[in-house]
Amino acid sequence: MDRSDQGRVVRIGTRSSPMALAQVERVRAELTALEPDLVVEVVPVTTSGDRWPGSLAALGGKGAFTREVDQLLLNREVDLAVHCMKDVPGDRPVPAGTTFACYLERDDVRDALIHPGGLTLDELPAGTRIGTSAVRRIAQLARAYPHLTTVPIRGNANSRLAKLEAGHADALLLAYSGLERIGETARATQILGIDTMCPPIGAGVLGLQCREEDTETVDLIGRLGSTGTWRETTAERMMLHVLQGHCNSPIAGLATSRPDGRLGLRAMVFSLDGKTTLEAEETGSASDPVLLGTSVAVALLHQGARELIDSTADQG
Ligand SMILES: NCc1[nH]cc(CCC(=O)O)c1CC(=O)O
Repeated sequence: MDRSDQGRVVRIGTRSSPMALAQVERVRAELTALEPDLVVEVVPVTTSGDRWPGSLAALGGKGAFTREVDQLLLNREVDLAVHCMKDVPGDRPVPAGTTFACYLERDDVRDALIHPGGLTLDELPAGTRIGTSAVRRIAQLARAYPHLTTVPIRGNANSRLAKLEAGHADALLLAYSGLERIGETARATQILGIDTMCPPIGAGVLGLQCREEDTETVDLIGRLGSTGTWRETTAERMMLHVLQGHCNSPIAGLATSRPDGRLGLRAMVFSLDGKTTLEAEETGSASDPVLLGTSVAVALLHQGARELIDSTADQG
């Protein structure tokens, strides 16, 4: 971490989308609340995932949204990278020498329906085209609303809203937390319950990644973050790691910090057509989220999750 005559300087690497830049402003606010003299510099980068209009699988998966930001960190061009944890691959380790030093307090984990006519999912007529490329959303829509159609749509949330207006789809599914970050919650016509649309692993969680040897930055951002979110994200990501879920895996799951102090984890694996759903739900000690994530993954594997995940690898 550098210093200027005003004080310590923290350089933050991020994607350059409006949502990502809004996320960094939250980090800036939380850091300067800790250290008012801290100078925060933002280094935006457009990732291959932002540029590529096609399927993420062709780019090697979700790493397409994180690779270039990670490189800024590894090149020591930034001190800190901010990632949406739902975009951080679960089937490969974080780049050697880096660590997620904290997860900020979790935002809303639910998906929202955006329909210009204000209809809910139950009211949409057969054949309505819902814009999403997320296999998790496609599978759950096929399961509960087989009369609705999905059409692929890529790009950041703002560009998807523009594509909706341009008629590329009749409705959209977007993360409500994403709409909150870009100030577009008024566009949501329905917030879907987690029983209708189970969230992705790491939904609503912002992870702050830095170089392990940069103990000054590790210590600083370690003062942010939420223990509950760390436990929930750790359980979810361990489950994803054991399943070796890839970007095209129709895997959903949510860990919850329960009132009794224990940690709950519910996870699902779907066939793309939604006709097969595997589900496991367990509770465990909040002090051992790794064990809980592993146990739920094993329960899913016993139900045939490996074969189901591998069968979807080249679809979607
Ligand atoms: N790559 C899509 C993506 N990655 C992170 C978010 C924001 C929501 C979150 O942080 O979970 C979104 C938008 C969406 O899914 O609608």
